[in-house]
Parts: sequence; C-alpha cells; structure tokens
Amino acid sequence: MIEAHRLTKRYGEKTAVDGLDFTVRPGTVTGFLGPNGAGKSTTMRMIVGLDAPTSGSVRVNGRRYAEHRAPLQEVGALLEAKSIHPGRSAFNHLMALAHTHGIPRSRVEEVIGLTGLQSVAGKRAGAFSLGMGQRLGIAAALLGDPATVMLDEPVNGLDPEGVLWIRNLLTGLAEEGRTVFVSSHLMSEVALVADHLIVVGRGRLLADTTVQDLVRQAGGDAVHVATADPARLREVLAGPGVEITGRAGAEELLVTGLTAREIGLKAAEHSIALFELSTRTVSLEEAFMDLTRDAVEYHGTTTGTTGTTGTPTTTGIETSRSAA
Ligand SMILES: Nc1ncnc2c1ncn2[C@@H]1O[C@H](COP(=O)(O)OP(=O)(O)OP(=O)(O)O)[C@@H](O)[C@H]1O
Repeated sequence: MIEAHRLTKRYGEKTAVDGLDFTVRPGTVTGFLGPNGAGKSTTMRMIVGLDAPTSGSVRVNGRRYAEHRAPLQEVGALLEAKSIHPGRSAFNHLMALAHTHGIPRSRVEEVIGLTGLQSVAGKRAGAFSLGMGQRLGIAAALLGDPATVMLDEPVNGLDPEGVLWIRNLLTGLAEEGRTVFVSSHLMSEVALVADHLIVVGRGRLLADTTVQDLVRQAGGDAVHVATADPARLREVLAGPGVEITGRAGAEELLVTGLTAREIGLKAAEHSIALFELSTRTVSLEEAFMDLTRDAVEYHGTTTGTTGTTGTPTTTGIETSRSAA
C-alpha cells in the first residue's frame, strides 16, 4: 500500500508535485499517468526516499521509506535513472544488492529465472539491450520479495513481446496480493497493464479512477443521429441521463445515455425518419487528452478529481439534458 498525503515538492520556484493525495491499494495494478513533466518521477523518488517532500508525506506499507529496517523487502522500485555498474554481470549486480539485505543466492537465481535472464546472467550489464536492462531492473526490484512494487515507465521503448511480458508479470504480482504502481506518459501503454489509474498534470491530481470510469467521465459512447425532424426526435428521446447535443436547426444530433438500438427503436415507434445512426466510441487516448488538456488550461484555485468533456458551449449548439 502507498499513501500520499498532501505530498508536495518544490525545486526553487518550480512546484513539481503539488499537494497530491492518493492511495495505491494492494491486489491490483495501478497506473500513474500524466504528460511529460507532470511530476510522476518526482513522486516516485519521494516514495522511496530519494527526494524529501517539501511538505506533506508519503508512506509505503504504513511507514515512511526511511523507517523501514529492510526497505528492499518492503518496496521494490525500478526508477528511470539506471544505477547499474556497466562492467558488472547481471548476476553479480543482483548478488551485490542481495548482500546488503542478507538475501540468499537462491533468491538471486529465482529472480533471474522470473525475468528470463538465465542466458545472459553472466554478461556485462553495460552491453544489455533496453529490454534486457529493463528486465534486470525488474529483477532487482523483485529481489526482496516486496509487498509493493513500483516501476517508472517500465514499457518505455519495449517491443510488443516485452510489453506483453511485463503485463503478465505485473498482473501476476497483483494477483499475489501485492501493490503494483506503474508510471507512464502514454495512456495506450498504461491501459494495457493497469486497472486503476491515478492521473496527474502539473503536479496535481486530475483523476483517481478506473480505466472504465475514465472513459465514462469523458462522455462514454455517443450516438450520432441524423433526422428530418430533430426537434421531435429530441422530445421522443428525452429522459433520465440522456443528453442531446446539436447545432440549432441542423439535422445532426449527438446523443449520450442511449444506445443506437434504443434510438432506432424509439424513432421507428414514432415514425421519425433517420438518415444516419452510428455509435462513436471515446477512446482512452481521447479521455486522457481531455483530462490533461484541462490541466494545461488550468489557472485557478481548485483541483478536480473528475474529468468531463462537459457540454459544448460553442454558440449555436443546443443541448437538452434531462435530470438523472
Ligand atoms: N531536480 C530537479 N530540479 C529542478 N526541477 C526539477 C527537478 N526534478 C524535476 N524537476 C521539474 O519538476 C517537474 C516534474 O518532473 P518529473 O520528472 O517528476 O515529471 P514526470 O511526470 O516524471 O515527467 P516525464 O514523463 O517526462 O518523466 C518538471 O517540470 C521538471 O523539470
């Protein structure tokens, strides 16, 4: 479990992390998402005590990192900065780490097996490909059999096979009941590995949500309809949770809260001719861009934890919404 409370980090004038409150729970993979410079790496560094918060706090498994007697056995971390001696073999690198915590050689061999490094364990880590380097970093993170595993951009630059391998590994770790926290600046990468999402922008919390809810908050699926009688169709479709948007007098409407099938049936029931009826799915990427676009435009005083596309406000657009 990772618990951040009003976590803040300033570098001079720059506020890298700005009052973050979140909890990363065990038994699931949580993605830590935000555009470049959003404060993800800084947050992760504070979680493992590599940076001190300016104010606020963060705890891992109930304590600050520095309060743990054997931190490698509490939280295993792969951070972006590589701290591997290039001339040392993968095996020796892991053995050196193991010695600091009294971890036996058998566990080193185990993590080498877990990460598929058997055939290259004796080779210089400096000559490793990006994928092999990531595997070695993950082997080091898992060495102490920690309850919490934290990886900064683990799929960055990996080939599809490597991404699949990481996804299976992380899902497996979560199924064992561990807390798994994974950062990325790409929604498409995180969506492949995470169920829960913590989204940040400019150091602030933008969303603490599930992948599914994020799409729903961003407007969910909308149905594009064209009809000869938009005014009547609006009347017929109006109901709880239904929102209808369209330019005044135009034949095209965008409907949320009803499926294409429901709209087609209602139109037929009332003999309203439709020229077009198609579902438009909001992609995760769009949902993420919506959220972070708000962050970029954000100049004010409060932090929202929900993201919405809201109702278009462009002049000439009419929205009809019924109370849910
Ligand atoms: N040591 C430092 N001194 C000054 N500014 C810093 C320092 N570390 C980070 N920053 C600034 O803090 C902000 C957050 O940086 P951070 O690296 O945490 O973001 P990030 O979300 O991890 O981004 P990326 O996806 O690019 O890795 C950035 O504007 C960065 O320039």
